[in-house]
Amino acid sequence: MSNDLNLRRVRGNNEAEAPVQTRANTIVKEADHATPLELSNITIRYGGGKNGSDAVSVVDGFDLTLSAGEMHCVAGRSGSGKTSILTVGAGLTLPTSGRVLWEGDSLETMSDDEIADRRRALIGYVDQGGALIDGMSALENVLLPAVPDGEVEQRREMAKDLLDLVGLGRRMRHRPEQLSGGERQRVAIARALILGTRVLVVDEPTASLDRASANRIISILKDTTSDGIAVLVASHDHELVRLSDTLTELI
Ligand SMILES: Nc1ncnc2c1ncn2[C@@H]1O[C@H](COP(=O)(O)OP(=O)(O)OP(=O)(O)O)[C@@H](O)[C@H]1O
Repeated sequence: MSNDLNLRRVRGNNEAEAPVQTRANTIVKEADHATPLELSNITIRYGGGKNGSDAVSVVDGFDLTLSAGEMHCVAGRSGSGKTSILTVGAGLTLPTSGRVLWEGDSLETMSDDEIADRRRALIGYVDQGGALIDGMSALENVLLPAVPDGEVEQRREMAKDLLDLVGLGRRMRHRPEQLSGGERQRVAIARALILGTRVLVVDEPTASLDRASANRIISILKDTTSDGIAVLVASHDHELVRLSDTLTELI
């Protein structure tokens, strides 16, 4: 399978660079790197190992240079490889071949521990459905990534700011079962931003939401880009596709 066969660059980012703005009430830092995430000639194949399963070629020759403050959408039918690209970009899985660069540094040169450390500092990942921990409040869920470094108290005000940012400032004591699907998704986005994320990777954030809730999520993602955060999102939501700065359609 060639690059041309399995993906189509539908829209590029040819517009003049917009200035990065930083809102005072959020925790984000100024962009450290102009292109925090780059994927170069990525190939992803599954199977074909000793268990006798047939090899499946999912992605071939995928390239992406994601700039600070840009929202890139990976669109395409179910099974076309959207999640696979997101997990590779987030360093959660390794590509079969090709290079992943975080702030210019190749993951090939990093140990597993280094990848984990760099990921925590750089990338927030929201998986499909944005799973939260039941029995914990929205605020506790947002603070979870700060637990391993003992930074919960340090980050508490930031967590409240982030819940305000996603419109849930008055729901921070609510537990996931007391929130709607769209509200849970917003908590998951706030949680992904708590460590000062530069790249927000979000898988199908509007799937199974009504139009109004979906639009709210989209405007939150757009807001984060105006803070200089780069957003990589997988979706076939036409509104998200329309409002993304750049788009790749997997076919
Ligand atoms: N770990 C794995 N082992 C084998 N095959 C896999 C694995 N992960 C994904 N696949 C296959 O790779 C293809 C792409 O999967 P992926 O989840 O990336 O697609 P997607 O575009 O995100 O789909 P959806 O929109 O349904 O979430 C699918 O055919 C899937 O079955």
